[in-house]
Amino acid sequence: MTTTVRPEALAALDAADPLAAFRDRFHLPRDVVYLVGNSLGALPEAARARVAEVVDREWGDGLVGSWNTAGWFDKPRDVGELLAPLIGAAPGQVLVCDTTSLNLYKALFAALALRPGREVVVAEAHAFPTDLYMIEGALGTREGHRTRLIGRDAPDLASALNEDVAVVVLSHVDYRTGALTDLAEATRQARAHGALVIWDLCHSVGALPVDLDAAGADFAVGCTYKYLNGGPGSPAFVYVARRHQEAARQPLSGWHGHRAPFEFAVGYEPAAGIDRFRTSTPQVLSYAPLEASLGMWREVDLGQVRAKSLALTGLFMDLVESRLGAAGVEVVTPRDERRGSHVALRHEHSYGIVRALADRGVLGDFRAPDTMRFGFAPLYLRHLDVWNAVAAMEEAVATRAWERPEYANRPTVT
Ligand SMILES: Cc1ncc(COP(=O)(O)O)c(C=O)c1O
Ligand SMILES: Nc1c(O)cccc1C(=O)C[C@H](N)C(=O)O
Repeated sequence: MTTTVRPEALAALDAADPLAAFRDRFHLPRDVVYLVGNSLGALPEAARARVAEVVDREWGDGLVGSWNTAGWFDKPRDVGELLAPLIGAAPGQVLVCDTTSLNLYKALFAALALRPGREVVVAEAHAFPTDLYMIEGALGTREGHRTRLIGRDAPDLASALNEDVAVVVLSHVDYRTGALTDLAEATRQARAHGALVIWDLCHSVGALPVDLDAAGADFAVGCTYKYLNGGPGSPAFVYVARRHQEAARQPLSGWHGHRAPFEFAVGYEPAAGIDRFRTSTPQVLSYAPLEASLGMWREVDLGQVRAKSLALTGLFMDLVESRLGAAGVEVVTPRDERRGSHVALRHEHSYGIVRALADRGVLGDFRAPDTMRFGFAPLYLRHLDVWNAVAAMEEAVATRAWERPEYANRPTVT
């Protein structure tokens, strides 16, 4: 079937796409097919004006008064409320602040304290490494606590759960393969054993509907610079289910998480509710592009995002298999619907292929040792982009473009 795909048919799909109009709301360099929105989302046009407003009017004219008049102090909470519907969270449970790594650390400490007498943290061997590193750092300070790894040649979640497990840290979408874990089912399994779950939503927020409240989730963290287009280094989010908030204590007890920061009292007393997960001064300028993007996301139907994401990733996998399978390009991402919005391919010359594609205007990325990743952000990509990307890959592979000597040098960030 896939070999009969014609570009004219794909153009017709693009013309009928209910999300098509969003593409014009992004700045996309001419002649570039941008397939790295799963790492750094594209620039929403509205972000420029919002950045200028924050710099010129709020900072330039408003000066220090903007902490009150422009709502700077309340950014973590207010932007958290803008993001909350995208992860199925009722108000009062999401903050946008700090980074994913820091929020994971805070959530982990809080969760461990909610499960005294249990000493095991279950984590995935294939998690994004910062999650494992932060767990290692956090557990290093606690006698007796240890990590039990699951997945990749280790037991799965069900067989790793028992009465010793305090916390389970899971990625909703695997950063490497794009595999999607059933959030509701894994949460249910962990809760049945009395464990708490911390979800890393970095690769699912903005890529598919997420429903934390409905799943009875405990904690979640994630970044906003991928599918949410918040810009490089935009602040991350943390979700704490309301039922845990009163008892939850996080370790980074900075003054913005204090009950009354401007009383300048000597002892730390946590703020009520989710605000106790704040640490210190919000990175005000970094919220600006994210606010503009989240304003746009309020108009987006996540069901349409999911449908288009499955269509684009499915088309890409079909075309790669039919046109490049024989040349040794292997699709790693699950073919059924248990996938997020990026596709991973394997080839012995993956790095060179990614570099050669970039020289042909198709941007993807490489993850050692041999994986190429291509992210399909449904708000600004078209079916025809998929076609063009595969055509460029066919040409690069047919000409063994990876043999160019300049591709032997790798930059620091891949
Ligand atoms: C799954 C996952 N978790 C965490 C991170 C890192 O978070 P940060 O560097 O923003 O703390 C990333 C991406 O960098 C990621 O893909
Ligand atoms: N956060 C990143 C960074 O600080 C530098 C370069 C890339 C990133 C990324 O976001 C990579 C991404 N999380 C990944 O899945 O590989």
